Amino acid sequence: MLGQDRLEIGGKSFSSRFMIGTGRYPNPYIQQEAIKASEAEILTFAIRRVNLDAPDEDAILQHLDGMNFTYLPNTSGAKTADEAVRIARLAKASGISNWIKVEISVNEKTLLPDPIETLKATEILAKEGFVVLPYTSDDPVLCKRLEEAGAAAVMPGGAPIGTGLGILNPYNLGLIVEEANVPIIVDAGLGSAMDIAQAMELGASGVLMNTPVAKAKDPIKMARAMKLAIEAGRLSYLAGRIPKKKYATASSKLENLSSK
Ligand SMILES: CC(=O)[C@@H](O)[C@H](O)COP(=O)(O)O
Repeated sequence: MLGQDRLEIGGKSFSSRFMIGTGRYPNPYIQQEAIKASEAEILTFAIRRVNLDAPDEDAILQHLDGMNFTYLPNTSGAKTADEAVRIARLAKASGISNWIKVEISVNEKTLLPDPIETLKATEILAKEGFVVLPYTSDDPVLCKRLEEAGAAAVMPGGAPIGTGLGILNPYNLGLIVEEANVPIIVDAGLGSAMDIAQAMELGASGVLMNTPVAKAKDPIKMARAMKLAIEAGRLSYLAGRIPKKKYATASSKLENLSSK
């Protein structure tokens, strides 16, 4: 039923709307099985964790060999636009990907994205032909500016990375989706299948997550739960929910009950 409903980004078409992170799993076996269970087609990882001299032999990517992914390397660890641009160019030059998740944070406590540096880096990298997916705060104006700067998709955070707090500002996320002409991917801070379904019901085109899967008691089961939540939320969004009302409406007609 969802077969024709595909996610299009940067000239590629995906049947899955799940982007999954590769870090923080208990071991490589569970990482691999969880990623398989997620049926994600887009994989993200920090470039600073990859051996750029021999990306094919890298420990993170090696045991995922044979699985057909689009790689979305990220610039985590960058504190400025210049650093993010340099990291992205290195990843491209080493043949990993010309897709890049711009992730720039200065504040170690919140890891919240720096909006000004993120916009700068997005502008530069989009002009250089990268497929740029910036991780950003959930500000509708900024998300629009990133789209105008050439982002192939925009990725507002639900909450700070790794917190599992869910979508802190559903109102903003609704506005962002309403205004967008590129896919909106909710990235970071999600905790459970409920958060994922909510993001999709608000009209997000997809979800990126790492911690809620990797740190779950059973990451493989959780990866499957998240996949199903994405599909359920997407179907619910497409089907159109009923409007909320203050008072009851009977499910069957009551008019003639008193005369019988
Ligand atoms: C792996 C990655 O890209 C993370 O930085 C991302 O933002 C996911 O956040 P969570 O770990 O909260 O899912």
